[in-house]
Amino acid sequence: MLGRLNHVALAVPDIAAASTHYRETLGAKVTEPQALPEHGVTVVFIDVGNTKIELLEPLGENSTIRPFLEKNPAGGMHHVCYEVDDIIAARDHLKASGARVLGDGEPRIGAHGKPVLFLHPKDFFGTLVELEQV
Ligand SMILES: CC[C@@H](C(=O)O)C(=O)SCCNC(=O)CCNC(=O)[C@H](O)C(C)(C)COP(=O)(O)OP(=O)(O)OC[C@H]1O[C@@H](n2cnc3c(N)ncnc32)[C@H](O)[C@@H]1OP(=O)(O)O
Ligand SMILES: [Co+2]
Repeated sequence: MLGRLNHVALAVPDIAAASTHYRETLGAKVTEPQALPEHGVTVVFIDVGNTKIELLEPLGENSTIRPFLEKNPAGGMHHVCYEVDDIIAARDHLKASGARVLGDGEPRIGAHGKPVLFLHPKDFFGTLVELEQV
């Protein structure tokens, strides 16, 4: 079921400052900011060859990133995203195993235009997991 590591996401308080830091200190190529109000985030991606880094900044008052940044004001690792071939089969298998699928349990379209789902961090050793159908 488990495919490649699609991205590691870092929540940051200021995506412009974080993008500049990645460009200037690490020589990273950073994509243009993409506002995704339906997910409550603004994102950029950095391709590091074998995977991507996703920088996330809260967008809107109800952003799910806000409580995380209140606990981690400097930012921090927010989630890992694994690729799956069939997100519905993966979801149903995980639910049957007792994992909590977040939201209404239905896939939504993510930053890459593909269906995504999230799994509760307490069911995966303290790490929020995103699944993306590729
Ligand atoms: C750009 C689109 C897409 C993509 O295509 O890549 C994205 O990546 S969008 C990214 C943003 N979207 C999401 O994160 C959606 C799923 N997230 C959620 O539903 C919530 O954030 C959450 C995971 C349910 C947490 O909600 P919250 O209200 O903040 O938390 P609780 O108070 O209920 O927290 C319970 C517990 O979990 C800990 N926690 C919270 N967030 C994380 C995290 N990212 N990593 C690890 N642990 C986390 C929180 O600290 C609580 O722990 P205790 O304090 O021990 O109780
Ligand atoms: Co993500």
